[in-house]
Parts: sequence; structure tokens; C-alpha cells
Amino acid sequence: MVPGPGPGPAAGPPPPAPHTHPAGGGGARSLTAGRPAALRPPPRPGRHSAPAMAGLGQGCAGKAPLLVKIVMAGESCVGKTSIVRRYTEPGSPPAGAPTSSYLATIGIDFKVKPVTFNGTRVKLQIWDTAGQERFHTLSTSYFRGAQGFVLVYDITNLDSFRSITSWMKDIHEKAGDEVDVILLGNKCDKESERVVPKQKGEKLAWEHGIPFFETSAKDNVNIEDAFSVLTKEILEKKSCVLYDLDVVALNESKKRTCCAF
Ligand SMILES: Nc1nc2c(ncn2[C@@H]2O[C@H](COP(=O)(O)OP(=O)(O)OP(=O)(O)O)[C@@H](O)[C@H]2O)c(=O)[nH]1
Repeated sequence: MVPGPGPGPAAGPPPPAPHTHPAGGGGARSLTAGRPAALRPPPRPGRHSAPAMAGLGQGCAGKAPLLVKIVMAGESCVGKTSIVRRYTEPGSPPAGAPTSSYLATIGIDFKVKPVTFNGTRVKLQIWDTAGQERFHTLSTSYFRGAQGFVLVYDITNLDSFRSITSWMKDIHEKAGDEVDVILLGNKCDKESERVVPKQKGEKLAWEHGIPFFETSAKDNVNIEDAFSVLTKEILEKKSCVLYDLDVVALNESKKRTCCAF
């Protein structure tokens, strides 16, 4: 659906042996540095190297939560909404259940997920974009200002995998080269319908220098871990991202009142 070729493969060693990620924790809200790492490829050329985790949140203690904008991207029907629901509303009915009917996202939606990372409060603002071609301009207009992207394809849909390179191009055009992206091959519960081998997903992620997971929104496989790894990557790169603007505004107005008298 998306025009144009993406950036060429980055030079680097061949992909490592397939790595199985453990299932997501299902509802745990604390992200820890000891999380199982996703397949960790070398950084893309031109990216900043990540500072040590020990420095994360220094100078942020006691302040408003950090606000992190994450955008879901990928073709229609790959499971973006289901992944967001699974992560932000653990009690919601699972995707892909026999009774669940597909409702295309119209335009844009977002959910907030508060998490604690190494003692630092973080508000993940997760924007769920519509994958349908007719919403493409609208969806990609929300890419600007995002710190992280969850780029999703469906392991039972070859076209959705082929389009990933174009989505990567859109992301870097709209959000810059410094954003963190994670690649998910969703619907891994449908093994009998698989058309995209896991190694292909791993190789593509390696070429783009981004972490990779196969996930199932239906069976809650690797959803929590995928968001944990992405959040960790974002926060490692910046000692402080942004504070939640509402809280900052409140504090600012309090300060002004205080100073006026
Ligand atoms: N078996 C299975 N089905 C899934 C999974 N994730 C999503 N689905 C189903 O796939 C269909 C599409 O899921 P959505 O989450 O709406 O897909 P989307 O990417 O948000 O689609 P758009 O809103 O059009 O962009 C629905 O019928 C879901 O129930 C999964 O992990 N496994």
C-alpha cells in the first residue's frame, strides 16, 4: 500500500540464530532493566549510542511522570488495535476469539499506560493509527513528535510483511532518524497459516537495526516484553524525555500564584 522503497540494508553481521522470547507477563506494570532482551541488533548508522541504564531518570526523581509518545504502524488488519488493547486493557476479550469481529480503526485513537521504570514514573501515550490506505495521510501525520514506533505485520499475510520497508521509510521521513522502532510479527498463534518465516522477520529487523518479536495479541505472547524493550530503548537514549504537560502546567501556575504575593 505504501509507495517507495525503504532505506537499504545496513551493513552488519548476519542475523544471529533464531531467539525465542518468553511470553509476556500479562498485567505486570513495572518495567525492569533485567527484562529479557529482544534480539538486539547493532544500532543503525548515525544513531546516538545509549547511555548506561544507571543514569536513567537522574535528576527526574520526584517530578512529574515522563511522557512518552509511541505510535502503532503497519497495514490494516495486522492486529495493531488488538495489541494496544491487550497491553493497556489486560481484561479485555482476546483478539482473534471466535466471536470477535474485525472493526477497522477509523482515523486515530490513543490509550495511556502508566508504568514505572527503574523507579521513574512514565506515562506511555500509545497512538493507534488506522492501517487502511485511505487514512494513510492522516495516520502518518501523527508520526511527528513520537519517540517510539511499534511496527506490526501479520505472519499470515505476506503483503503486510513486504510493506514494512515502506513504513520504515515513512517513519524516518516524518519522525526523524533518532526514533526507536520495534518490529512485531503478530498472530504467531496461527502457525498453520504462517507465510512469513520467523527468520525473515529477524533478518529484516537486523537490517534496520531494530529489536524484533513475534507476538500474539490473542494468546498474549510477548506483548508486555515488546513494550518493555521499546520503552527501555527510548528512556536509555534520553536522560529525561518530557514531563507530563498537564502536571507541569499545574505546578507552573501554582508557582506563579506563589510568586505573585
Ligand atoms: N488469531 C489472531 N487474531 C488476531 C490477533 N491480533 C488481531 N487479530 C484479529 O485480526 C483482526 C484485525 O485486528 P485489529 O487489531 O483490528 O487490526 P488493526 O491492525 O488495528 O487494523 P486497522 O484498524 O484496519 O488498521 C481482528 O479480527 C482481530 O481479532 C492475533 O494475535 N491472533
